[in-house]
Amino acid sequence: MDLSNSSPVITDPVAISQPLLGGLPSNLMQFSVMPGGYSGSGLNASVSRLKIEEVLVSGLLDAMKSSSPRRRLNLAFGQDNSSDEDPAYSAWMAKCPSALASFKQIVASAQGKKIAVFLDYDGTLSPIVDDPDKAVMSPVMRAAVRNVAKYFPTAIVSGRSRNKVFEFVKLKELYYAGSHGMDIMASSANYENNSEKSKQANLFQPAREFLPMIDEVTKSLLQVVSGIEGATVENNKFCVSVHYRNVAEKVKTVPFGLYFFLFSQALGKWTSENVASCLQDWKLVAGLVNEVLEAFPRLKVTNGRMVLEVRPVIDWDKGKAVEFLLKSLGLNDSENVIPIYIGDDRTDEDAFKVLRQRNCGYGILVSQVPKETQAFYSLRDPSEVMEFLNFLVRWKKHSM
Ligand SMILES: O=P(O)(O)OC[C@H]1O[C@H](O[C@H]2O[C@H](CO)[C@@H](O)[C@H](O)[C@H]2O)[C@H](O)[C@@H](O)[C@@H]1O
Repeated sequence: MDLSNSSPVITDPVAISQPLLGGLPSNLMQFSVMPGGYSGSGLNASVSRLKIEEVLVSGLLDAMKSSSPRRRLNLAFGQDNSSDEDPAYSAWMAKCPSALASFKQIVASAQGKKIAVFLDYDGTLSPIVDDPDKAVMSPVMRAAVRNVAKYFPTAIVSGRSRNKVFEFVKLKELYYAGSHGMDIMASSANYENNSEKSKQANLFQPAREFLPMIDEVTKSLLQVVSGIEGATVENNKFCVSVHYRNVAEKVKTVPFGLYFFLFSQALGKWTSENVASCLQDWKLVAGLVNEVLEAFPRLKVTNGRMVLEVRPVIDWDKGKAVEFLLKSLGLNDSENVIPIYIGDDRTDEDAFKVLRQRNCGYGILVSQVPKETQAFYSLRDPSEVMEFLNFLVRWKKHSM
């Protein structure tokens, strides 16, 4: 299948006028931020730039806090098991039931139809760990995914770069969409020894023109967060992650050098009070990322699991990637194809939403805490994801 002539969905002019707002709570979405200044329907035009910066930083900070619940870990899968006794979790489960407990209903609706499986990577196939480079997939999980792919078309849809997620998963028989769906290899045959030309023909990269900009912003982000202990930057090809999992939420003692660095950076823009209030590390990360993005109006920031994700403002996300893959793999017949998408992150909500809107298939959210979601079902952690995948394979074998 030659994808080279597919028209890439590029710049969305409406979205372009709203950089930096992706991760903000909805009450802040009324404000639009323009490259050369600020305007907003809900804001008095005379309000100072400084005030709005404070709003942006604290909005991003709130999003960072709310998306980062700290929970106990269990040894097997790096997840906690405390939700059993939590009444709020039980109430949420009534709305978003376990996909394991509901397995019979799920497969009953798939009788005589084709199931397609879409899997997020981090937090879904591998446990969340402190070091993103160590988020390996266990051999048993790999075997489960390999088996699923024997019976159902299976794709990985990840925020990681496509190459990096392939290095973790290592299964040539799957389809891969990296960079939150902005880098799609729609033919599994391309992980074999095929020519560069045929690989290119099967690639779909709607944000290709942003590559130089992503490299540039990566350099700036690396520079600004280098003074913050624990903060790291990961270039995911068409997007960049700024990790704050290992950053203290609040600074306990402030090294004079850091204070001086901040003050000199902010001189002329922020007052010493603002600098002092920024001496909370998470707030500092949010503030510095926002600062950097001022020079990149065609990039926006969204918030994942203790990560700020900087990406092009284009009308493309994991949901669009799922639609694209269904179409290009000949699975677009919503009467006869049941897509199942399993993911744990806010970016996976775009895919859950698409399945809801198509009124076909199921989103399954992996979560140990109640979350607002467009998913139909839930699983608690990667160990349950593996169990669900094994159930699917067993059911398919028996029904053949
Ligand atoms: O779409 P995904 O495959 O879920 O990728 C989303 C981000 O995942 C990774 O970060 C997350 O997992 C890390 C390893 O467990 C963890 O340390 C980090 O706090 C999480 O946010 C990845 O490193 C990011 O680049 C992805 O954007």
